[in-house]
Amino acid sequence: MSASENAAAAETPAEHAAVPATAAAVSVAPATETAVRVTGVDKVFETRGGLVHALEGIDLEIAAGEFVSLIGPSGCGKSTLMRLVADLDAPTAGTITVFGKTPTQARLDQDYGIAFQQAGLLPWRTVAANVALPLELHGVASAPRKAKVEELLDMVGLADFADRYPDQLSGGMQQRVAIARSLAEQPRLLLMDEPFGALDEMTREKMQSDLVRISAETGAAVVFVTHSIPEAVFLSDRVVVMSPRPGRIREIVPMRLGTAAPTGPTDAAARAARTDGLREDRSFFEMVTAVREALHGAPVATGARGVETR
Ligand SMILES: Nc1ncnc2c1ncn2[C@@H]1O[C@H](COP(=O)(O)OP(=O)(O)OP(=O)(O)O)[C@@H](O)[C@H]1O
Repeated sequence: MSASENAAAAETPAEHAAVPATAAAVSVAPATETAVRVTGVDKVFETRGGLVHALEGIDLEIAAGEFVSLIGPSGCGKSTLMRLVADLDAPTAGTITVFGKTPTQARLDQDYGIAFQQAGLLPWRTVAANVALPLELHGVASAPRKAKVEELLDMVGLADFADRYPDQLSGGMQQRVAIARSLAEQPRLLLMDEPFGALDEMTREKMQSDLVRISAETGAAVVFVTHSIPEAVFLSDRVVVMSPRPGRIREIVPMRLGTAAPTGPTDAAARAARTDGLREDRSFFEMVTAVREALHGAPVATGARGVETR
């Protein structure tokens, strides 16, 4: 998804403005609630060259508070699936619900925030003004808006950069601003499409650790598209492995990291306990291997096209 699309999603939908700010209040969902339910979804694109079957027979349920990554070869439909959940496109067949609502209603109710590979910040707005944008659009008064922006910038470690402009920040810092913005309305669901794909490895690992902490703090469910197996393993409660086009779910691999295995898919405490040390743990390498094998369908020595094993 493009930066302009991202910015447009934040700045334009007029319907959003009609929703009272109070509708965005956080409700920590009970563990049994379903954040996203995808049932029998197919997506076919009509192109000049013919029909492109991007997704076929996708069934997936993501619990409230759960962190799920989508991984698979280039072109297997990860972004397409994300776009369907985000109401940026419609399935050809099947249904999708977000907290029991249509994706359109969930968008109107600000049930989800989105963050994509390009941070999609507005260059003429300061960091604080970028983060404040969704709150402004939904009529949040100045004082609570300022307080919320301060809290968010603190959360992503950018409290000292509120008055800077995006082009004065590094790529990692810009991505933090985008994440802060996506959290502005305290969504119960975050949709993230390769948000760290353009970052160097050190920054990326720092951002992953931050995201683990932030998702545990907010209790939001996260759907995360990535090409990196270690990234998916470090972040997720479950990793959804997709097959080449037409994209189908090949396997869903539950993550078991460290000695304290999660007690359930939404065990925020277990997720918060994921520290950098885990990247050296035997369980981490075992999980990386499990996801690699799921990608290939059997033990293999080489990687799938478009998937990083570093
Ligand atoms: N708007 C569109 N019109 C036509 N074809 C499309 C459209 N969007 C996606 N596709 C096709 O659908 C398939 C899935 O694309 P998608 O971007 O979802 O894959 P992906 O798994 O996210 O790929 P990557 O990992 O390379 O980002 C691809 O063959 C792509 O060319």
